Amino acid sequence: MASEGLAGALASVLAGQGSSVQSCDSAPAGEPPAPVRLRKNVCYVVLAVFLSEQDEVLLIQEAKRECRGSWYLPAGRMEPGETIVEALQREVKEEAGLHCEPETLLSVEERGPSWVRFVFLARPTGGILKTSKEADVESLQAAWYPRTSLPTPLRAHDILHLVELAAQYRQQARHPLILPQELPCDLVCQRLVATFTSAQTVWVLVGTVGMPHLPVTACGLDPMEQRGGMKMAVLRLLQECLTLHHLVVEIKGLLGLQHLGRDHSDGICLNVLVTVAFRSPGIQDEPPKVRGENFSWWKVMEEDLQSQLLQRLQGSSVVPVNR
Ligand SMILES: CC(C)=CCC/C(C)=C/CC/C(C)=C/CC/C(C)=C/COP(=O)(O)OP(=O)(O)O
Ligand SMILES: [Mg+2]
Repeated sequence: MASEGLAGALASVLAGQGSSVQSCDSAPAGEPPAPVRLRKNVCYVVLAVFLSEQDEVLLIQEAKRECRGSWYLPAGRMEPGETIVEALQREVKEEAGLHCEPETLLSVEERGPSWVRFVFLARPTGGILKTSKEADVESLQAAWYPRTSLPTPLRAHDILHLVELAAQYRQQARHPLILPQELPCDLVCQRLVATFTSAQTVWVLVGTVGMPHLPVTACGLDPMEQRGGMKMAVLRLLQECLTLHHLVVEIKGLLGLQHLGRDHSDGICLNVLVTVAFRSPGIQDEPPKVRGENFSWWKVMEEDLQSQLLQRLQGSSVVPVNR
């Protein structure tokens, strides 16, 4: 029964869906983390990459004093009460004049859990491209440019990497289409699909307090967790049950993203694929010993789940984080 529940939860996360967060298995020491609130203790940014069939990129010319006249991808801060997709559509409309639909999440970048940017590949669905006649506080105009010949000055060069990521995705999609799932969450947290692989067998770490479940780690908003970035919360949870000094932990990327944005539910849950391996070479058939009672390894016996996991691991078929 427990294994059936776990198999369902894992299947749902692998399908990019996930489920609401009931409780956290690891949290920073001290006070429980305060609920996150946009504009108060977190800032989320959305950004869209549009690539036309002619290999052109949609850029906007910034109107803000500090970067006026420079070019950038349509992007901006999310407002309270919006879903991630609504924020993306609003920013694209305000800055470029176009209606759009996101195709897939392309990348998530963070500078600590309080600053998170969601990067989408998107397609226009209507509207009229903003010209310099419609210049306002949101932007001066929008225009399509050949991908290999972008205008200058750019507001920042970080977009070159994002445009490249979009072009690569168009050429060969490394991961399935992934869109945010509208599920409430009070914190910035991560649900781990932490795997240990030997030959063709995969084990997944599970939380055992209550019904067995994929473990969730809460990110703190204090200065130490800010500096450490979101990887710190992953390592904290693993540190609580494994002896890390003889292990190599790699965060492969995202299988999904959960957020609601309504009813003061401004938290996010990133469903993250993680690998745990022994540092020393040699064949280790069994996963590393778990300390304490709160976690254990689950050997994935369901053939379909096992092959999905192996395929996602071998192909790095995940949305990159901070890359
Ligand atoms: C925000 C995160 C996690 C990463 C930023 C990645 C970097 C370093 C970008 C280069 C520098 C840069 C352009 C920083 C601006 C980040 C920011 C606050 C964007 C908000 O978008 P705006 O376009 O300024 O907001 P509005 O459109 O809402 O005015
Ligand atoms: Mg902007």
